[in-house]
Amino acid sequence: MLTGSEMAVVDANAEALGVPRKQLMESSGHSVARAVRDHADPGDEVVVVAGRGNNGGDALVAARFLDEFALRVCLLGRPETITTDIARENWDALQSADYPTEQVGDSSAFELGDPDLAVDAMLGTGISGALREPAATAAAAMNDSAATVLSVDVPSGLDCETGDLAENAVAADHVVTFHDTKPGLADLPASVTVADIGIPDAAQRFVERGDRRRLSRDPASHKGDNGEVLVVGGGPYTGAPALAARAALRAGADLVRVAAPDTVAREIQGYSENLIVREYDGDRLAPAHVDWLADLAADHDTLVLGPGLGGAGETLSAVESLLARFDGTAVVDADALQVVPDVETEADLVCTPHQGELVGMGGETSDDWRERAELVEDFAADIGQTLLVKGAYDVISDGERTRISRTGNAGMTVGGTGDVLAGVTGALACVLEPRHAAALAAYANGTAGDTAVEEHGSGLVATDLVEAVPGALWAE
Ligand SMILES: NC(=O)C1=CN([C@@H]2O[C@H](COP(=O)(O)OP(=O)(O)OC[C@H]3O[C@@H](n4cnc5c(N)ncnc54)[C@H](O)[C@@H]3O)[C@@H](O)[C@H]2O)[C@@H](O)CC1
Ligand SMILES: [K+]
Repeated sequence: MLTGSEMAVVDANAEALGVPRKQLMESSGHSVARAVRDHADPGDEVVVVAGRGNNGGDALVAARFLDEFALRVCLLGRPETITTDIARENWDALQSADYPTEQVGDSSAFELGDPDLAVDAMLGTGISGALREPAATAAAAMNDSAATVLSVDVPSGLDCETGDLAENAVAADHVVTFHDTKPGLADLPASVTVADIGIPDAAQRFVERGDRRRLSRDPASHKGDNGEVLVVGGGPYTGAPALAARAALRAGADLVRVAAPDTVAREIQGYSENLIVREYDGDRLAPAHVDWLADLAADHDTLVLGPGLGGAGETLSAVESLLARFDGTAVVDADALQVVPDVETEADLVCTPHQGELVGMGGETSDDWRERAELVEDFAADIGQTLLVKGAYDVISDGERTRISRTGNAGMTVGGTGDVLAGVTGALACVLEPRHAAALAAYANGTAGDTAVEEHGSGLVATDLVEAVPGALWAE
């Protein structure tokens, strides 16, 4: 089942894979026409009521397949205000080919007539809330008429995020929906057909550009609304926590703090004035620091745990106690991964091992990415956490749903790129579900690497990735 916004991601991914939306609209329109033929006889009067979005566009395509009926096509609104080029091109085609089209300026101009079948293509997955005019009047006319009502994708007035049906929604007899069913369709007193419109499985399996649509920033948001990340790292190493923290800022987090031993805190701060560094006594993380860290962590949206911490026994037992007291989302990387299989925690973990670390955690891997995907899914289910297993093909799984990210290149085997990935994941997990954050982070980190390799070839370094993260997430 796919919500309207999930459908938009899949649709954009299909486009990224070379199947443009206009082609999908052609398939959709064809399947609408087939459904019309299932419910009407040649010569019957069929009225197509099209809105100005792509839902309307599907029905404008369908009209070209309906020559055997007495057809009328009503557009709700002026053709200049059709919202997409592809829908407008299909409207123009009907004009050129002399189809019987009408434009409805406002609700008083709408006449349904007495058709045998009405096609409701007013609004689809792009809407929420009750129907506005003139769609409201047209819906009431369809509901009052004796016509069979066939809705395109969803009955107009179904909220495709929540599945709620507006009070003034179209009461459909039949629905032909595309690619997958949508929330709310199962509860309707209508027959629902799911039409395959040629979206490749890859549009859902692979993380592609369309996944970036999950990121939206509220223009009215305040400092902190877009995420506060705490990186717990450093001690034996200083670069790793700084890379993770800088990457988190570049991935859109509002505030990023690094908690580090006082022996290295100044050095970490020295890498960037954008970071806030909080220090604790000593030269590495130890159980004595956990009380203080647990309080600090509770004030953050996500925790990035591991970069540069080292694998000393007392550090790992501190990591374990910290996770036991944390109930937000924590990205766990590097040496800290070792504690994951045994830890008792309320937190949602996103673990970012490479294949060697995965095996160290007790998981299995394979050279074949399809097989690896299955093994990672099983292991994620075993530990009840989200895994992002790094490789030429990154595998992301929450134990039930598994995605693959194919971006990146061999230049990225340089040190520090994993810290960048952990930081990006931490930032995205402030605003997205863990599995979506991990998938998009893998995509963005790899894309940043692909940008960096263009300029620097195999001489790329992790800081090049940090600079390229914004382009990977937001550039056109
Ligand atoms: N996602 C996909 O893969 C595909 C989608 N297609 C079609 O595209 C549709 C989605 O198209 P769009 O995103 O253009 O959106 P819609 O066609 O669902 O409608 C969007 C328009 O409705 C207006 N609107 C929003 N809320 C309203 C309300 N409460 N009352 C009245 N008007 C309102 C908006 O201003 C917008 O112009 C799908 O339902 C499907 O029919 C197909 O073309 C094929 C592929
Ligand atoms: K519709």
